[in-house]
Amino acid sequence: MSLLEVRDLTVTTADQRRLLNGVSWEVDAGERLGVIGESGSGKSLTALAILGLLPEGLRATGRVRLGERELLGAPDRALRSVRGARIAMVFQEPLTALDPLMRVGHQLAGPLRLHRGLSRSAARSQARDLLTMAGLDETERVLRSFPWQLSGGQRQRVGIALALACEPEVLLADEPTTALDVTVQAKILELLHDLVEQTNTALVFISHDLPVVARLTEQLVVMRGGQVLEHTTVSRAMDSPGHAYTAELIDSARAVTDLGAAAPQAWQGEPDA
Ligand SMILES: Nc1ncnc2c1ncn2[C@@H]1O[C@H](COP(=O)(O)OP(=O)(O)OP(=O)(O)O)[C@@H](O)[C@H]1O
Repeated sequence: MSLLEVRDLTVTTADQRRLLNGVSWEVDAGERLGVIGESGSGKSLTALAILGLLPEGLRATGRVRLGERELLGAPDRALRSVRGARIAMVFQEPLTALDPLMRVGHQLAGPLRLHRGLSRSAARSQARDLLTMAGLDETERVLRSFPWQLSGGQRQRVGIALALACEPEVLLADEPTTALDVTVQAKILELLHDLVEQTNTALVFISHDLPVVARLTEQLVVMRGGQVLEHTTVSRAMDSPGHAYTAELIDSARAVTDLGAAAPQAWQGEPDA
């Protein structure tokens, strides 16, 4: 039985428009799954539905199972104890998760005290360790900083440290590097790759950018129009795409890689980030 299973997930508007239509995939501990698709294909809604954070007016049906637990339709209280603790999220803009008016140290200590019951000083020291793990130097300065005093790359590292604070079983990352410049992007991808590998966390990495996904994940879900077109592996998709749209994505990404804008190892199957 896989760790996180999404089965026939359908999201409808109040006027019965289907924004997601029967989305199914699963991911196991230690696996890295890329969810790829053009803008509006339903990637973010899938993540929000999993977390029970759909915008007002949208309704989800189907199943979202984490371990033994059914999340879809679970009471808010139960979902709050799962979010952050068992499934965590990294956003495109880390300020979505970070409070701009609260020092980084306080923000990291909050979930550690709430979900893991650490004392104030233990939480502070754990927060420092998390920042080091996320590749940040000068951890004391970062702990005392407000998010706006940090660079975009540093902020995203803090966002990752925050997401991993409670050692979640699943990390959902929605375009976490899109807002960063290319060199910082590569470092953040490498960090995510190493951290989920070390901690055996399942990673669901959402992106519109196939070379980025190919670099990081081995499983691939291709979405369009609120549906899953295929669930394959990155290397199988490269060799024999199962859908014309996947082939199109690969062709256009190859055109970009030929121009040197993506890392060559992106196309060697097993990632090496
Ligand atoms: N609250 C809402 N009410 C109505 N339609 C919505 C709502 N939120 C999203 N949608 C629609 O649902 C579809 C899927 O949106 P979603 O944000 O999941 O796409 P996405 O694949 O993540 O795109 P992007 O890469 O641009 O973030 C889009 O057509 C979007 O306009």
